Amino acid sequence: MAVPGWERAARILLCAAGLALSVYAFHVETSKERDASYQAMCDINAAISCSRVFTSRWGRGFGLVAGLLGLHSVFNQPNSIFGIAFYLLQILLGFSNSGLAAITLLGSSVVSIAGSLYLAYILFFVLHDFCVICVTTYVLNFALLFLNYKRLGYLNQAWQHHKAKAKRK
Ligand SMILES: C/C(=C\C[C@@]12O[C@]1(C)C(=O)c1ccccc1C2=O)CCC[C@H](C)CCC[C@H](C)CCCC(C)C
Repeated sequence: MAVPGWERAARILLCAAGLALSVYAFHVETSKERDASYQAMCDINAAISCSRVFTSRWGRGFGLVAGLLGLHSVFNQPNSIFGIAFYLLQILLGFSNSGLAAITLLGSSVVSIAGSLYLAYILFFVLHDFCVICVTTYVLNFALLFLNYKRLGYLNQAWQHHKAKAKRK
């Protein structure tokens, strides 16, 4: 086994948490859009409000898709949809031992870090808000980056081992 068991367990836990938070964010955003008086659990006060963040212009397509591809583009989805796709990809490819899967995992993870830094900037410096769900997903994304970086090392080790064994024969 090239990838240790704790890596798989940690990946499933992190992605399950990410999926749950993304599904919840999607629920809050759509509920608030339907009914402005909807009170979300993560709306603590005016400065700690998640629904204000999710329904802001940066809550869909990262606030970028509408300008690039148009308001009605199929890619102009709530950010939480991108989160769901990302965590599903991280779980599914996590079961593979292939090098290509490991590179795809690390690549998409680096993109998610860029997304997290951008969203954190919008959250703190543009919206002046503190969204507990958002900040938790940034932490999960950094933890996933660590796992995906470690994974390349494990696969490389297994490959070196395999080569050394083939040479001895
Ligand atoms: C719930 C979540 C992030 C929270 C939040 O996005 C929310 C909901 C939002 O509305 C928002 C508004 C304004 C400022 C900050 C925020 C956020 O903080 C999950 C995304 C996680 C991550 C940033 C996903 C990045 C995915 C990449 C684009 C890679 C995709 C690769 C694959 C799909 C192939």
